[in-house]
Amino acid sequence: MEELQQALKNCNLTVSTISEKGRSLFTTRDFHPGDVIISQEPYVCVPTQKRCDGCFSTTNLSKCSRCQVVWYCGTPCQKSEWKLHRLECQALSRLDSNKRKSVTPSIRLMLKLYLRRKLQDQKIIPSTAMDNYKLVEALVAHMSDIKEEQLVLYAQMANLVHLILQWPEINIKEIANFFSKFACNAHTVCDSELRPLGTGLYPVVSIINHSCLPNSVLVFDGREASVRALQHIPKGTEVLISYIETAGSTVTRQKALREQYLFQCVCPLCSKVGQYEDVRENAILEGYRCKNETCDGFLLRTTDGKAFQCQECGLVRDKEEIKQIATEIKFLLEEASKPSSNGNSHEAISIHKMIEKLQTKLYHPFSINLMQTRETILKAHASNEVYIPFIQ
Ligand SMILES: C[S@@+](CC[C@H](N)C(=O)[O-])C[C@H]1O[C@@H](n2cnc3c(N)ncnc32)[C@H](O)[C@@H]1O
Repeated sequence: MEELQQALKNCNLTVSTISEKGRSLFTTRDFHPGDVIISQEPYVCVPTQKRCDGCFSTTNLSKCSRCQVVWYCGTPCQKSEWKLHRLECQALSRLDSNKRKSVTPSIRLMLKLYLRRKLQDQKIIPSTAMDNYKLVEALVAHMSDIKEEQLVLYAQMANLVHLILQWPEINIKEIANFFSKFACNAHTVCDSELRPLGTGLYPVVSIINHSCLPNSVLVFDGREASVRALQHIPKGTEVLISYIETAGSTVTRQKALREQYLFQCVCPLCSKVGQYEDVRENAILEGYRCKNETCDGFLLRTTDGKAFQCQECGLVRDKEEIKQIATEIKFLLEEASKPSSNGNSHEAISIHKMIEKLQTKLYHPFSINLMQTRETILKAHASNEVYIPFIQ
């Protein structure tokens, strides 16, 4: 910890412990909008799809001829990963082809974690104050708060890791504990358009706590993670990023944080829960539209719970009518996710356009669901390089 504090001092940062949050990262000088607060290479990372293991690129890929699991875009990436992959390759090559198919990115992340620890112990890979296994050990795991079925899943995954590594000294419980650490500490590595590329463990960045009104943001340049200031952050302030999509309602955000990160958020935005402004915002983001198409009002459930009433013009929308449109949307969403339409982008676009039409009838014009459908259509058009007519 002392070594880390010294390294952080050079970055004008310090770690303190807050009773309700645990470790927290604080500034020791002012930061200005756009400033990089901290950057870190991953302790371990893996691509989530067929991508180069070194740079996450999707071009010129060839499979490692020995293990038949890992892809590289060329010799430079293969060489840079070799110290670690040599051991992983030996372990994966012992598996039969069926077992190799069950080597998911999470399993690989765990294998790499153990192998990197071994290589750092043997001083084959150097350790530094910001890049060592002790930092991984210090990450929160929340084992006692995890649901039984999740623990069973972790135990099954741990068994597979044990079987692949065949190291008698590591035990299933320890591996399961690390899976639990991954769940609340690993980050999704994204490109500049926020498309997910892989998963990485950044043990110093992972000291940063969450706020739904963050003062900083986590961005990636290749595999390197950087935390940048979103606003002026005075000296002595806690650095806060958002772990989740902040566009959701308070209820949705709190649910996501409880389920994945196992804490109750009490940030300034969450403390407004139940207040008029919060209720209004939630009804706009996730609620229904007024029956009168020219009215922008938001709807709330009537006291008998049988309908929804516009808070602007008073018009009432029947629950059954809403249910019927919602059922049609659900059916179309299932259709859109079927492999037949996945492969055929024209079919997928036309299904999503039908969904958009129904959602326009159902949801408030600023609804998140509607925005997401429009984004899906735009992305599908862009990847198809189809001319997009101007949408009025
Ligand atoms: C990525 S870690 C952050 C560092 C952590 N505080 C630690 O001690 O290592 C995520 C965990 O920190 C805690 N945490 C993060 N943000 C929080 C917040 N706003 N309020 C309470 N706990 C928080 C939760 O326990 C969460 O699972």
